[in-house]
Amino acid sequence: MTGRPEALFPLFGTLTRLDGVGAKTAQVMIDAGIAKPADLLLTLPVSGVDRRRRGSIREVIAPCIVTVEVTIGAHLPPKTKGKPYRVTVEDEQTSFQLVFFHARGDYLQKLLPTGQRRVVSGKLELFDGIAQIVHPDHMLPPAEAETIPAFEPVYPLHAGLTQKTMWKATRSALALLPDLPDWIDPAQKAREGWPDWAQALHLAHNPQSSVDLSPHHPARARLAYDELMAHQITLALARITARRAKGVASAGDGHLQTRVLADLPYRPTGAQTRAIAEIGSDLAAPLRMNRLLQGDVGSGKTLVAMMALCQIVESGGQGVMMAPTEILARQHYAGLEPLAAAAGIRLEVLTGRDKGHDRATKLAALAQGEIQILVGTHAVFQKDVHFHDLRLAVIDEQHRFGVAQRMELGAKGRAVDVLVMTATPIPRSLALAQYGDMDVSVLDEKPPGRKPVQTALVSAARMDEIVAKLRAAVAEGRQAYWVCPLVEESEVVEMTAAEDRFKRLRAALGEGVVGLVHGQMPVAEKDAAMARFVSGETRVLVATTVIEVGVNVPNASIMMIEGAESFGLAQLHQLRGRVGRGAAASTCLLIYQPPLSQNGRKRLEILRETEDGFRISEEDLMMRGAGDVIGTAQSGLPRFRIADLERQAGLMAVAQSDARKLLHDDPDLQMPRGQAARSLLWLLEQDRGIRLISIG
Ligand SMILES: Nc1ncnc2c1ncn2[C@@H]1O[C@H](COP(=O)(O)OP(=O)(O)OP(=O)(O)O)[C@@H](O)[C@H]1O
Repeated sequence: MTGRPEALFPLFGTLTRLDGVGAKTAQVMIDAGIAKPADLLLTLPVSGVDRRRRGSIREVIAPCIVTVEVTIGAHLPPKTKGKPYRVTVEDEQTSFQLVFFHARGDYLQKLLPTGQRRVVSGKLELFDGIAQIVHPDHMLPPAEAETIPAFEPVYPLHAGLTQKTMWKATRSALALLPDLPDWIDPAQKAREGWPDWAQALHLAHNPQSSVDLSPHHPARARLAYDELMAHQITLALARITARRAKGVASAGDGHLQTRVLADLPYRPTGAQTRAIAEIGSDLAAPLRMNRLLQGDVGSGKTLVAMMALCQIVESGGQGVMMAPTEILARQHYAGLEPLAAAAGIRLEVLTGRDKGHDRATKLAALAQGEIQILVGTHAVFQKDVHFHDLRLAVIDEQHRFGVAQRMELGAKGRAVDVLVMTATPIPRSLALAQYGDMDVSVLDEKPPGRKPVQTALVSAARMDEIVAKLRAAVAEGRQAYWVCPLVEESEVVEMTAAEDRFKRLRAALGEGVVGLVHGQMPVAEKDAAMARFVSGETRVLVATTVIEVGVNVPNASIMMIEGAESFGLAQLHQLRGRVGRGAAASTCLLIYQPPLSQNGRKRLEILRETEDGFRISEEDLMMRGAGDVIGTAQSGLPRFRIADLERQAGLMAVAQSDARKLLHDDPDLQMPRGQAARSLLWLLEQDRGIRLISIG
């Protein structure tokens, strides 16, 4: 049932069966990620060349691609070595030259016999006042020139491949296309005016003008939708599989939650209350929860997590909260501790630092069920850590976990409810791509009374002034972060810059006033430097972006970001979110290295205009592209071949609801449309999804 449908076999065959593809070319294609005819078909042209036939080169303005029929004139071999071979040709109105470097005369004589007619196409240029085409792309007798398309698609190229090879191979791959039943809902297809799948591929590979290359062209939109749909079906299958696993319902009776709420010096926001209710009903259901809590910086995720943990404890279960770093684990612990105390819950922290007797005692208490909530790093999931009755795992900042890893976690089958928290607001289309297998709760409202952070742009050329202001602020008892420029390629360079800035600020502000943390430091040293800043011993903390995520020092009210132009907007927003948490008015200084491009200035100004993380991330996506917004490599965000998450953002949401509906009506993909969807999964290599069907 889960084998690959026979109709698809030709598309999964070897590349060498395609025109113009020998063993060598096939290997080059494989190295470029094109392993089979299907991959070739999914590699769409990125642009096109106008090769409409002209009467004369006079009809165009050089430099530009031109296609004309000519009569071959005189051959002019090079007089001195190193000069090119020239062939004079004549079109309807004028003459020009074809130019060849390192060419053999006898070969060219044969190819372009004087007096014969040829259709030539290539880039026309003026050189010393003479019109010429260097190495034309096409030179064919008029009878064969029909093969030159009026608009020639241009494929993304890898070393060793030529447009001609790609063109020819793609044509013969198109000839292999089977006629498949459609996986798209017929009503939707009709509404959008989308062609059939095979027809869409034909159209996409044979654009007639640049309009046909637009992501909004029906053929392209359909193919993008197919890709998103395949991905969403896999996510939906993962969601179903993950949810199936739980047995215990943890309804709770609310008595611990009431104690926590009664002890709060504030009232939960509407968004917090909503999220708490959504999570609460998931926990109370017998299906496993797989939910994302998305909340902007400082939106109060800790309370929401605590309320969920309380509900679990009320039902007699245990909960765990996991953070990516030691610092953050301890900080979560510090944040949860007063709430747990109010409820009378026993909360402990466990990290890699716990060793020997302490660790053994904690593990024993955990296994007994005496510790009700455990906070820690990934150490909490080590082999020797046994819970008495673990029911909820709260995982903070899981950007570094992709869908695949989450699915593996699910497959391992600890039937615990999972709540993933992220402080990075990401645009909806990206959230769907990355977390489409999860349900989502959003904290889109900040606690009242937060003072806006004054944000300003200033040139690094005014460094002396900046440092003088910082000195004055420190004298007033304020604390400041100083974030050093982001150097993507090298943590070492980044560290050197941070050390350098540290020394300069220390010289300017005095011994003992400035601290330093960076990613290359041993954990203990980093923790110690953080602790000195938290306690107020040091007033200025020079840091690389290690502080980006989650650090909470209420007294810090100044954020200096050096090389602000090197950061993503969402990242700057996160960094700025580190201040503005206390009573004092806060400042964020975005220090840029002049000259700042117009676009660069526009980006940074968005931060000055708004503190709404979602708006900032949408703008960021528009300006930079999906991969950059969250860093594709570590994000687990799938790489789409056709779909463009910026320009086709709307399709993602439709694909998700369509995929969920398809599986709701036909969970095992048995019905005709479901069967068709299996082909889609095969075609788009969502084999993971296919395996999940077989589990079901
Ligand atoms: N409803 C509320 N009203 C007032 N203050 C609140 C409210 N909810 C939370 N807070 C306070 O806001 C601060 C930030 O909350 P919390 O640390 O939970 O934010 P967060 O969402 O985890 O943000 P980040 O990801 O930036 O750490 C805390 O000091 C918390 O006590």
